[in-house]
Amino acid sequence: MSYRIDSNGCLASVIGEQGLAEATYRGMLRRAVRACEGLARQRTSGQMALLQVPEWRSDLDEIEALATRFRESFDQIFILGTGGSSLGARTITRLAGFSSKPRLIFLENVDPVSVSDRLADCDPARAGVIVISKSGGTAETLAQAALVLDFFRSALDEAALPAHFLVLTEQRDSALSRLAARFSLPRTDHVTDIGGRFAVLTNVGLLPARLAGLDCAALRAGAAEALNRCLVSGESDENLPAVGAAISVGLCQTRGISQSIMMPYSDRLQPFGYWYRQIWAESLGKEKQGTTPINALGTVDQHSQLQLYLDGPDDKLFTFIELEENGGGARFAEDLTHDPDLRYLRGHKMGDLLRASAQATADSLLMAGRPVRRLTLQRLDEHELGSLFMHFMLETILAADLFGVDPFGQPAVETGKRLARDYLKEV
Ligand SMILES: O=P(O)(O)OC[C@H]1O[C@H](O)[C@H](O)[C@@H](O)[C@@H]1O
Repeated sequence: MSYRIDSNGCLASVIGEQGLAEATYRGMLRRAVRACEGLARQRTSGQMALLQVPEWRSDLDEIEALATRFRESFDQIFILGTGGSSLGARTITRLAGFSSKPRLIFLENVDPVSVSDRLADCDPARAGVIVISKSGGTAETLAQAALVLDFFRSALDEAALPAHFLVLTEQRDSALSRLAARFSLPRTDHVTDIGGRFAVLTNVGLLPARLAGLDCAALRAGAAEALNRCLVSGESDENLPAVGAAISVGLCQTRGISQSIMMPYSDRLQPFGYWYRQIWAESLGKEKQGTTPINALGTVDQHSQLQLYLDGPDDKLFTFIELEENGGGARFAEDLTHDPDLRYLRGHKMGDLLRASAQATADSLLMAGRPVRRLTLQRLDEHELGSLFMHFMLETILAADLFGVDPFGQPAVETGKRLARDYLKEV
């Protein structure tokens, strides 16, 4: 197993009164482990599809065939969707860097300016479109689909649309299903019994991953490893998702730590913070429970947020994600480090500064008595990212158990969605 987490910086024995008391931590951990035992039973009985996904292989052939067709036919591929239908895929595909071919363009918002800018830059003959929505009823995704479909219809023959579009949605009647049927657009199914924000390891995340040329089996293998370790580790500190849930909920309930800052020190993991924000917020923010997830990026946000983190309200848990490979990169040219105020860079690489900055920031927070945990990945690849996704899905589900809320569903969001539709009807 390659990722590890040092959570000692969350304990009262290390940081003082804002840390978690050992007895509280152990009590919470015991409860989280009981919840793990429940998950193990659900995995054995096949009751929770999410826990089976890491072992799935039979769907990979279809993903491969769809991805190959799109990769061979197009230079640009638009991926339409929002929330769980976009954030996981955006996170995974960032692994392939910014210049992967074909170019993947995620349309998440309904800002007319960005949508028309994106379309102005597109040759429809060389572009494909994948519309993703679990429910098939999200207004933003439907609006994007309508606009993009109209654009392609005007530029190409309507009969050409099925060759350019693919719809990924649940197999049931919905506005998106009907749109697909009307234009004979090919479709593939969104798994029914896995919630959108937990679907990153299904075709929702893996089809875009293959479009970016990434290894889907490795993503699942990493997830399987994290899951297995969680389910067999019992009360040991090696049960990282249980430890994480115990610390987050324990700090919230006994120390008033109501915000959770997720701060990767890696540009490639920046979208991960957005994926985490959704899963933590929508799964736990119920019945007045939960903590507020906030994403940040090291080192960039040290220069905009750190004053608050160190000296503002003492209500935050910090999770740093660091890569062992962070010490890499280009070495600074010797003659450019002669200035006395730059001598500290002499002989070093760019990654040394990244690593030293993470260490220094974590130490400053600890010295200020702020709870910090440090997650380290040996390297950043599909396997490690798969583990990271599974870790935080499990940590979220276990935290929900400790908070006493149901991690699945987002009942409160539905009111706003309904109101938005009503307001449009009135215009
Ligand atoms: O995939 P969809 O059904 O289009 O849903 C996309 C998103 O819509 C909502 O607003 C929900 O709060 C999210 O949990 C969901 O991921």
